[in-house]
Amino acid sequence: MTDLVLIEGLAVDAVIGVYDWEREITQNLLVDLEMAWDNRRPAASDDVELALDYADVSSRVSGFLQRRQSQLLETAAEELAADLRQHYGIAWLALTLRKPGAVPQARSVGVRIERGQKP
Ligand SMILES: Nc1nc2c(c(=O)[nH]1)N=C([C@H](O)[C@@H](O)CO)CN2
Repeated sequence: MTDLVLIEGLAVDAVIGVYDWEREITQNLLVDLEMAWDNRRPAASDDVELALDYADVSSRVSGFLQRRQSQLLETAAEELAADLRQHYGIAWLALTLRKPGAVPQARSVGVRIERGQKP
């Protein structure tokens, strides 16, 4: 059994893109995260210190993407996944990064990666 902590549709405005005009503006990114975490310990203690705090993770994700200003979604996703796993000690995560405005004919475009081993 793998417990998860979830973040869905976290909106972040950031500089991202490969074209010159994209370096001059911010664009909306949407982040979904599934993070493996043993939720039994925080459940038993009712202590947020033992939980993977989704508010804290959300804040770190926003700051990371706003600072990084990568060209590709792939680069942002890979580096963000590594940062979160290292900082919080997350054994496995799935990260979806969407750029809804990038292709007007599509509802959204993006990338999804999984990193680590499910415990
Ligand atoms: N697989 C990807 N394809 C494209 C990306 C990307 O990050 N990953 N980015 C672009 C441009 O920045 C695009 O979003 C501009 O509309 C094109 N293809």
